[in-house]
Amino acid sequence: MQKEKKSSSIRLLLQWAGKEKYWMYLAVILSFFSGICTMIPYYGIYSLMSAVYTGTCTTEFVIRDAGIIAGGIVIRFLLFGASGVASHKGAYRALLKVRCMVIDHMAKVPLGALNERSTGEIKTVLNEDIEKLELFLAHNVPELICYLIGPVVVFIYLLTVNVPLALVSLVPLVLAVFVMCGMFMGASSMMGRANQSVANLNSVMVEYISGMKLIKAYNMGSKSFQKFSAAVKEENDIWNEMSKRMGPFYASFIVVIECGMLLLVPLGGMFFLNGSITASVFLLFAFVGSMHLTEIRPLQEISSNMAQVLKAVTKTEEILELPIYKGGGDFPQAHDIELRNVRFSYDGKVNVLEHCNLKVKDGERMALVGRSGAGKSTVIELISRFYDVQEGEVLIGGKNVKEINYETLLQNIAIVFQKTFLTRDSVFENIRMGSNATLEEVRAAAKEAQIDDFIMSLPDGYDTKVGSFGSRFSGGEKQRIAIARAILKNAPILILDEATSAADPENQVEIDKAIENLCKGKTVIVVAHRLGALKMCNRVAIVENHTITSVGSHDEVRQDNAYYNQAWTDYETARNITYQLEGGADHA
Ligand SMILES: Nc1ncnc2c1ncn2[C@@H]1O[C@H](COP(=O)(O)OP(=O)(O)OP(=O)(O)O)[C@@H](O)[C@H]1O
Repeated sequence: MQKEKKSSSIRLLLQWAGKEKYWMYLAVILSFFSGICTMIPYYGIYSLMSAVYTGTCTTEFVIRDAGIIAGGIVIRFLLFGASGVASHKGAYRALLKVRCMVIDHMAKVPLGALNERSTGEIKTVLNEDIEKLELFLAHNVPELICYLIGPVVVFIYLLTVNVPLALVSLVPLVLAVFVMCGMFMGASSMMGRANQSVANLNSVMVEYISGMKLIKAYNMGSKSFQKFSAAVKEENDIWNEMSKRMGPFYASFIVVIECGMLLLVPLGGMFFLNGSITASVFLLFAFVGSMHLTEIRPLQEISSNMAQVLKAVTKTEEILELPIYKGGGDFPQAHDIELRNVRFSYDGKVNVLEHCNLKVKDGERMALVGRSGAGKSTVIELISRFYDVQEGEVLIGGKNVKEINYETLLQNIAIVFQKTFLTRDSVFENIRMGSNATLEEVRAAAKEAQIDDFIMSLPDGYDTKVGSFGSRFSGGEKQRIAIARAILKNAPILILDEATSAADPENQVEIDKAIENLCKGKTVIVVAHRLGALKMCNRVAIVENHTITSVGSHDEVRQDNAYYNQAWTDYETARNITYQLEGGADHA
């Protein structure tokens, strides 16, 4: 079973490598011949010793043998070096391919499936796990072949010289196999725990770095950030446990593999003294017979790497096997949106939405209002098919979103999120987001988003690099960059997830103007976490009690829905207080 898994993982790895696998095959062939060359120096030494003991050693003979020995060593290392070059070339290209495959696949995977995995887990796959594949392809494959073939060829050569002593030279290998079996018994579960602890540490590290502001604000050092120190400790403990468990086996392996001399010197000596072998045969076994197995020492390290590589292949495969939305037709001409008797649950247990109906007309601006946690963001996640409904349908232009090609669907929906994420790239690239838009087009969008003047005032204008996590820009500036992105995308359906939340009184006017430009001629859904965002909408839908309870104009819904009426009464009272305060301040 384990063997089957091993071979299928390696097959999969070669399949991922595509035509780069031919580099690997070349590396294996070169390594194979390098392994064969291992016996050339031994042959040279033996023939020299025979000549010395038989009295046939001449200057020419010594020169010829020295040439054979030196040639064997040089050819061996040249072949091994060439094998390393080929394997590295293949490995790096294969690595690039696998990384691109994983990233491309992740772009097509529904958000829901990715959300179930932590950022750290995905980072571990993209970084450490795929890196382990490089270790295997570039180093382990050629070494494995060379270190296996070398001792096998030497053993065959020893068999041609003396069968009993050649067989005795294998005793350390038999003992080493027992040691290795002991070493790997139960090691796979420990290796699994070790890998898990690395993934966990990565997750916590990503969280720690992303939450740095909060950690500083509450003066939490790495020690008081319990989760972080616990993950570091867990990782440290497991590797300590691993070295405690593996250490004695590793040491025994080294001792056992080098103990050939203990058998071959007395046994060979006995054979020599009773005349059954010549002095040169005795010396050949005393030296070569007891040493040739030391060549396989690195195999032990390779086999422990192997367990990690298999795990890395499995984890990479898990990501590549995440189902993606395939097929589907064109985006419809009409852009009205409908939720028809929708039921949805994130965890399959608690329904966030049930019997939920909503119709948004083509070109209409609909606000979703409701208490925190009511399900407003969930509604937009279903429209943009980040998740699939469990019952009912989500329709755009009368077509079920499941029947629309996923990429086309995403191309035709623009979303401005509450939090704007800026990549570590130029402002220009942050607005055009991988499209082929020219600087003129990007600037035109930025002008409509009321951010062009600000960008032009930056030292490098549109080439200004965004600092890590977009830290150089204020919330309002980031939001207007996000609006410029959406204007440039020019999708017929627009979703604003509280896009005005970062606005302060100074840039509120600019953001309002930017949003007004963005919404022109689009079907718009606004997730209104604050009632102030409603002023731009034609109709309002109330999300409460796991469904949409009321839809209509502001006045209709205010009459019809107690929650909405109360929310407005509270809002107006609060605004009154604000005005009074402002009035008081004026008078002061
Ligand atoms: N990825 C998720 N996995 C599990 N539950 C989730 C997930 N996202 C949201 N929920 C839960 O679904 C419910 C609805 O959440 P949703 O974000 O849609 O509410 P909301 O009305 O947009 O809230 P808010 O106004 O506070 O943003 C909440 O109970 C929330 O805890």
